[in-house]
Amino acid sequence: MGYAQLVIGPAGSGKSTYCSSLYEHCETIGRTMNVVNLDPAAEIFNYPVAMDIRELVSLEDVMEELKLGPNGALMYCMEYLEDSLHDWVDEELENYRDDDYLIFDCPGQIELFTHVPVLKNFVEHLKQKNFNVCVVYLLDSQFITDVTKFISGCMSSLAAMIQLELPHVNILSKMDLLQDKSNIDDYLNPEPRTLLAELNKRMGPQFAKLNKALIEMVGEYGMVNFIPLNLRKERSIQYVLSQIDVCIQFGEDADVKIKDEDEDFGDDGPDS
Ligand SMILES: Nc1nc2c(ncn2[C@@H]2O[C@H](COP(=O)(O)OP(=O)(O)OP(=O)(O)O)[C@@H](O)[C@H]2O)c(=O)[nH]1
Repeated sequence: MGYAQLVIGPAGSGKSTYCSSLYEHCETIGRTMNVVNLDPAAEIFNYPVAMDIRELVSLEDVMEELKLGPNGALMYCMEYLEDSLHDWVDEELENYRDDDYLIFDCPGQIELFTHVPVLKNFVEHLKQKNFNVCVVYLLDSQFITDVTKFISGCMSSLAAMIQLELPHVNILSKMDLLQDKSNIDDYLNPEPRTLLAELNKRMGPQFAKLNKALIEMVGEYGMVNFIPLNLRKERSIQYVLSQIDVCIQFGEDADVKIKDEDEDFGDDGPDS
């Protein structure tokens, strides 16, 4: 059994930084992580790249040869990846076997995890290869400074949950940049009534019904809860990793230890 995280989220939400920080954290604690680059446009890496889509296809080449713009070329690259599941991907995965842990750093184009089936087929393939996979969805903490942005972030996370049908961990990234943490709890475990009141304040009365329906959906799914992540705090990284480990059932023996660690957080919470 292998283990994998599919790291997704809007452009600039901090996916690559999360991957490199997690890699460094694991180095420190003596755990092996293998970070895979699935972004054909990526150029600079702060982690050793275990598998790199650019060895298969690069955005620059596609744009030049097929005369496509950056978005069209990205979709072409990702579909090329999908067509290569049984050759290039399988050959690369041959290097990883039982108990290996892969983190897939994905591109930020939201269509990839909302309606285009490429990532869905990619994770299905990983599952067939005996990987336990979970989605790690990153949302920039700046989104919670504005309720409308927060709801739109929730909706795109929900779309990914529905499309990918995988265990799903939502993370509020860049917590070190959040100045005012006073109303953070309203967003980490959203109380539907508070969110609705905020939303109604921001939008005209003609949107009241729509707002209600949106908030009911967020509440009904109950899954759109976020874990704050402050990469400047090892403790915060450790907590996020332990939650993901539980999600993908990483290490039977580790289970007991993780539970102990959770209890240790007490009122202090995982972050801030
Ligand atoms: N202060 C702070 N900055 C961060 C953090 N995470 C990411 N950043 C910054 O946010 C910017 C975007 O981060 P990336 O990790 O490249 O984001 P990404 O989601 O991989 O971006 P795309 O690949 O373009 O979708 C960079 O300038 C990072 O240095 C964080 O936790 N704290």
